Amino acid sequence: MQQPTCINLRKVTRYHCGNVIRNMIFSKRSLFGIIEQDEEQIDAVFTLIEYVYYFSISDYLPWLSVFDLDGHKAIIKKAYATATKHIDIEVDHRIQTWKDGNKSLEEDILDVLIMLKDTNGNPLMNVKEIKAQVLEFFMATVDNPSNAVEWVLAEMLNQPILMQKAIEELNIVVGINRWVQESDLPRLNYVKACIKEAFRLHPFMAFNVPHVSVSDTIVGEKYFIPKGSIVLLSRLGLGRNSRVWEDPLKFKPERHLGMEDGGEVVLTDLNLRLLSFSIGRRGCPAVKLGSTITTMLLARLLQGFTWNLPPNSPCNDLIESSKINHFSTLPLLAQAKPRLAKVMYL
Ligand code: HEM
Repeated sequence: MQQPTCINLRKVTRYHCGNVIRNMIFSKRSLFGIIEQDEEQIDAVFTLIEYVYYFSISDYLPWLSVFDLDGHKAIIKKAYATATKHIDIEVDHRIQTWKDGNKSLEEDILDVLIMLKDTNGNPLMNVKEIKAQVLEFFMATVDNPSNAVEWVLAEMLNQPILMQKAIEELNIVVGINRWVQESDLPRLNYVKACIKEAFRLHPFMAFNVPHVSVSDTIVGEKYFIPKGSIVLLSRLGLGRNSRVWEDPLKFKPERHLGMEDGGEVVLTDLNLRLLSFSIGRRGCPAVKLGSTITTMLLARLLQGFTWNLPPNSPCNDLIESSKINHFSTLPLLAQAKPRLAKVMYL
């Protein structure tokens, strides 16, 4: 009998998210046609994301930046070159295609960005801005969904009853003769509750992206925030707050069921008891897209495969990294066995 394959779920989830956003922007899942290079690009995007959050002395004393005392500049430069190399080639090529009149239909995000016009009918964004926007889309798409799905599966492998409940829901809503579709998502409330619980307990980063206040502000009638302050919102501080959440350190998806009007679970929390997509002017503009990418990924992994821990691992060490992000230190490894008929995977 064939042994189940052991899968590195961190790689699978990260590279899948890369493929999704590549497809949406460029209408192709691979920029290189070589898997290793696509993966290298996504690894470089993750390095860039990580360094958004690192403390650097030159953020406070900019004249020190030439010395690159902490070595961050060199690392970021290298990662930036890898992350953008093929993005830049694709963007240049597509702009030329439009200029040459070889394209007349907007078919993906890149076409839309190129064709955006200001009120005078001139291009809204220059080439540099389009390239920067494309990179931002990559950075915004790959981190939260992949991290949440890896953590949900890790928690499920330690508490198989949770996986069983999610699979029962998938069996009822979707069945086993077709793949889960986006139109099923409103009814996959348990699956979404698992993701929301991962956002609460295991956010991708401890803090949101740093912001600077542009004017003196008073928050909650008693906290004065002077202009120019660096403001960090603690995702952990909210998500694990025992005054807000009962049993805050326990992974308990049920706590999110039946909380919203109409009973449909959504991954945001408008009452800000957890920070998934944040809120306000700098909140995520892609709540629907981010929710869809994350839920589809988890639902398909659960629908398509039976997951088990590799032999000799009685449970996962859900060890959080002592580094800046909150991944478990080691990538999640699990054995996958197809659970649908062979024909479904062709
Ligand atoms: C589960 C998936 C996602 C989560 C949890 C998420 C979460 C967030 C959060 C918390 C912020 C605010 C960061 C801050 O404090 O400045 C943000 C900003 C942003 N997100 Fe998302 N995001 C997700 C997916 C996406 C996707 C798929 C896109 C687009 C392709 C996207 C585009 C953006 C952009 C452009 C911003 C910056 C908004 C601004 O500063 O004006 N996000 N996201």
